[in-house]
This record gives sequence, C-alpha cells and structure tokens, in this order.
Amino acid sequence: MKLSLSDALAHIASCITPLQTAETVPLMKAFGRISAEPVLAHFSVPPFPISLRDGKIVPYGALPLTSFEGLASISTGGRVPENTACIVENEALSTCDPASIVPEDSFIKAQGEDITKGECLVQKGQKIGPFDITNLASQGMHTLRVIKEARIAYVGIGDELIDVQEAPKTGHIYNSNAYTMAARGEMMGARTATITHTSDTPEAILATLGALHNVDAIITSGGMSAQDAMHSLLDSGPLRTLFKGVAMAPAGLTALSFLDTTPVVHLPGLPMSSLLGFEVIGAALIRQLYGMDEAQGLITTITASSIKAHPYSQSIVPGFFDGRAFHPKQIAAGMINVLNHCNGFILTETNRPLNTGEGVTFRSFLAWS
Ligand SMILES: Nc1nc2c(c(=O)[nH]1)N[C@H]1C(S)=C(S)[C@@H](COP(=O)(O)OP(=O)(O)OC[C@H]3O[C@@H](n4cnc5c(N)ncnc54)[C@H](O)[C@@H]3O)O[C@H]1N2
Ligand code: MOO
Repeated sequence: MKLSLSDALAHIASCITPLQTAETVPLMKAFGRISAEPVLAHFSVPPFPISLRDGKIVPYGALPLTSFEGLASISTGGRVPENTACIVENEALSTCDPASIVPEDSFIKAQGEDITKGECLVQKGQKIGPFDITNLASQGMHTLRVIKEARIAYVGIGDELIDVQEAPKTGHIYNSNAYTMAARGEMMGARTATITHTSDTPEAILATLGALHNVDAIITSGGMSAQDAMHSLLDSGPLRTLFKGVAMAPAGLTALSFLDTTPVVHLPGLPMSSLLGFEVIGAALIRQLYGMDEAQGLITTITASSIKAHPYSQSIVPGFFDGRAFHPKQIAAGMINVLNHCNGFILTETNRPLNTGEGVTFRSFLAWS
C-alpha cells in the first residue's frame, strides 16, 4: 500500500533533523544561504532625516515666508536640520509663491523610515535573497552566521550505468539522472558531495553507500523494480525503511530510509520518474535539512489544456508556464529530452482530471534559484 504524498512529506518533516551546524561567511557568500540566527538592525536607516530633493530649507521660524532669498541650500541625501518646516525643491523657487509655503514632510525622509534600530532584518531559517543583502549591507554587516551547506551524495544504481567521461559500450547508459539531480540540488542550495554509480547487487549497493562519509543525505536512482536489489534491500536491513511507495505518478516507487543516521531517498531509475520524484521528495528533503517550511514561490494559474488523472495517485505534471497559463508537457516513462522544455510542474489531485481553464498551482523550477 503506497503512502499518500502528504503523509510522505509529513514523515520527512518529522523524521529528518534539520542541520544545526552554523558557520560565518562573508556577505556575498551569504547570498542563497540560510540564516542561522535572527539579524537585528544595529542602527536606524536613515540615521537622521534626509532631504529627497535639491532645494532650500525652510525653518519653522521663517514662516510665513515672504521670499526664498537667504534660505540655506540642501542637496538630495543631505541631513535635514531640526525645526525644518519643509524643503522647497529648486524647480519651485521661480514658480511658487513664498506665502503659500506651509509645513510639509513630503521631501523629507524621516529618521528610521527604512529600518528601525532593533528591527529584525532576517529571521532565523530565512534564505538570504538579493534584497536582504541590501539591508545587511546598509548596516555594514559584512559577515553572516549561516547554516552549514547540506552535502548530498547522488548514486545511480544499475549494472548498465557508466560515468560521463567513460567510453560507452553496447548496453551502457550514462548516469544522467545523478548529474541532473546534482544540478537541481545545487540550485536548491545543496552542495554535491559526490556523483557515483554502483551495480545492482546488495553487496555493491551497501559497499557504495557505506563508503559515503561526511554527507548529510544520499539520493539514489534506480533498482527500485520489484525484482531489483535496491528494492529488496529496503525490506531486509541494514537500511531502516520509513516508507516505500508514494501515491504519486511517476516515481510511485520512491522510498525513504536511514543508513545509520543519514537519510536516503530512493528514486526509481526511469529518468522522468527519477527527476520528477526528486522535484517533490528530494526538494522536500533539502528544505527539511535547512529547516524550511512548504515550497516557496507558488503561482496560481490555469491549465491551457486538459490533464488526465491517475485513479490512485497524484500526478506530477511538468510543463511550461508562459505568464498566462500552464501548458502541460506530454511525458512517457523513460523520457529524457523533456524537462529542458519545461520551467516547472504542477501536482494534480488523485482521480481528479482537469479541464482546460481550470485552476492549478504552478511550481517554478526558478523558485529555487
Ligand atoms: N513488471 C514491472 N515492471 C516495472 C514496474 C512494475 O510495476 N512492474 N514498474 C515500472 C516503474 S513505475 C518504474 S518507475 C520502473 C522502475 O525501475 P527501476 O527503478 O528498477 O529502474 P532501473 O531498472 O534501474 O532503470 C530503468 C531504466 O532507466 C534508465 N536509467 C536508470 N538509471 C539511470 C541513471 N542513473 N541515469 C540515466 N538513466 C538511467 C535506464 O535506461 C534503465 O534501463 O520500473 C518499471 N518496470
Ligand atoms: O512508479 Mo514509477 O516509480 O512510475 O515512476
């Protein structure tokens, strides 16, 4: 009996401990990393009221004005003195009646208008984006405490697999699944510890997995058919299996286990199953390692064509969102040359086909960049 996708995700959330180790990195290395602590503003920005125009300073004491003569000048960004009633921009000096000048703060940026001292600029567990860099740089924060990067090992399982620099012989298949997942993992902020492959015997698989040290998670691809070694190993130890089979299509054969304390996601070998399974389960694993909640950057849109439903599983449907609608891509088992034409995917509900124009939630591959 396959686990529902929501139960599989709940297992990941409850059984995998987020990484705790923190390190200090320079500001520009913090981009895309996960903050290990809340960051509070050291001082207010702007630190004092500043002018937003080149113009003249009108003190309260000068009101009512009879002339602009004798007023002190100020440049954009200049400190506005206390007791300033308003700033008159230079362009207005020749057209505006001095008697009409009244106190007004529209050209004055108040102290702390952007950032107040003590304000939380970055939450613990938040991913640092380019505009967080703005706030951190504005505070002169040149280093940041971030969670150590997740290190993931990608292992292709199958006697037919070879590495990309090897010369192929008849029946050989390049380990493209592992390379693709490593590239996607990098986009998701996880470092690639190693990309390797092993033959489909219990001994070879256990030796390969057992030799992986200093990794936070392992993701395997292949050997998940009923008669294959990886599939059977999940029933007999030493891997501790949390689930085996998820009600999603493709990648319904996906499993999660632990090798000692290291989580291992087992994806099927057929490329569409492997890669789309990674988008859902592999991505959830990486999020969990970083202590992040649900997927970010979801886009509500409509489907540009009808989508069939699976009777017992949710479907992972890759496709292209053109800004107006989601165009599902037809896929078949084992396809390779597909996701390069897609910019994301949707998840459908079990046994619920979608008509053209029905609402869907688009999950962009770029949400992770
Ligand atoms: N009789 C049945 N056959 C199959 C069933 C079934 O229920 N009954 N399930 C199918 C489903 S669903 C899936 S998914 C696959 C799972 O197969 P495996 O996980 O055992 O995949 P492999 O046999 O290892 O590989 C399949 C095929 O995919 C290519 N491949 C594998 N690994 C890689 C890699 N790392 N990089 C690139 N390409 C890879 C390769 O062509 C393999 O031959 O089983 C169905 N069969
Ligand atoms: O269940 Mo397979 O695992 O369709 O992709």
